[in-house]
Amino acid sequence: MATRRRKPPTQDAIEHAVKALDKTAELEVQYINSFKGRGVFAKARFRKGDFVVEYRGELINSKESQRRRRTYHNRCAVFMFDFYWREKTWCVDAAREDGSLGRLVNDDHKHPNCKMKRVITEGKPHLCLFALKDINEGEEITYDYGGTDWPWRKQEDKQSDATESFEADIFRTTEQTPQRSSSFKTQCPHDPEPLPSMNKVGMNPSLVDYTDSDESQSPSTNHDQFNSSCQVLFFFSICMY
Ligand SMILES: C[S@@+](CC[C@H](N)C(=O)[O-])C[C@H]1O[C@@H](n2cnc3c(N)ncnc32)[C@H](O)[C@@H]1O
Repeated sequence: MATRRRKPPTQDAIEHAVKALDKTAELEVQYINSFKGRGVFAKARFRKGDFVVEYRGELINSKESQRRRRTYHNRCAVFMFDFYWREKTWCVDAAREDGSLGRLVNDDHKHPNCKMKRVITEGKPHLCLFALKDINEGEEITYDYGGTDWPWRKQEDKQSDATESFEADIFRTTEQTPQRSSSFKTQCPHDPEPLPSMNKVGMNPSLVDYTDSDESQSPSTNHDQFNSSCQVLFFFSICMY
């Protein structure tokens, strides 16, 4: 029996990016817990190298990104993904709850199953997640947000130190996590009033450019050669309570 040829991952990413489409037959959102909130899970198997999902949002320049950071509450600013491209800083602002899946993918700096890469099409960069390994049905989609001092990572470290007290610790930390702070005033894209600015956490994982003409290249194969030349600054703003 003839096997169907797999679409080149970059081409797959470009097709989804251009149409602003998610793989809703293969991915779903699930509520995990009050600490992590929602996450994105595989409903089907992905193979290593596959395009999984785009981190979709509004592409804005650095000046506009800084302006928004001054007004957004942390629970929204955490959805701003800043990166370098063509010697400038750009930002994909995914703060708006638009139903897209990429914005809901959680961080895993120890065992991520995806990696964020730039895909360039029609002269614009798109931030796309590609599978670092085979991903089975039911697995949570994750990538390394970069940086070192995300508050939830400290909590995870505590978990491995003291497993028995984990539930209590989660509850206490949950109270301090920006998105859990329902009693705070919030400034998000749809909110009317400005709020004070938040702390920033700088991160700089490398992203890789793939363009319309790179379709034959697997994202995982030419990653290293691009790493040295494509340094990308990725930082979300978060609040440290
Ligand atoms: C880009 S959002 C991801 C979607 C988010 N979980 C939600 O429900 O909206 C980033 C936020 O998710 C949470 N988060 C991401 N990765 C996490 C992790 N590994 N552990 C706990 N919380 C995490 C943090 O609250 C963070 O501010």
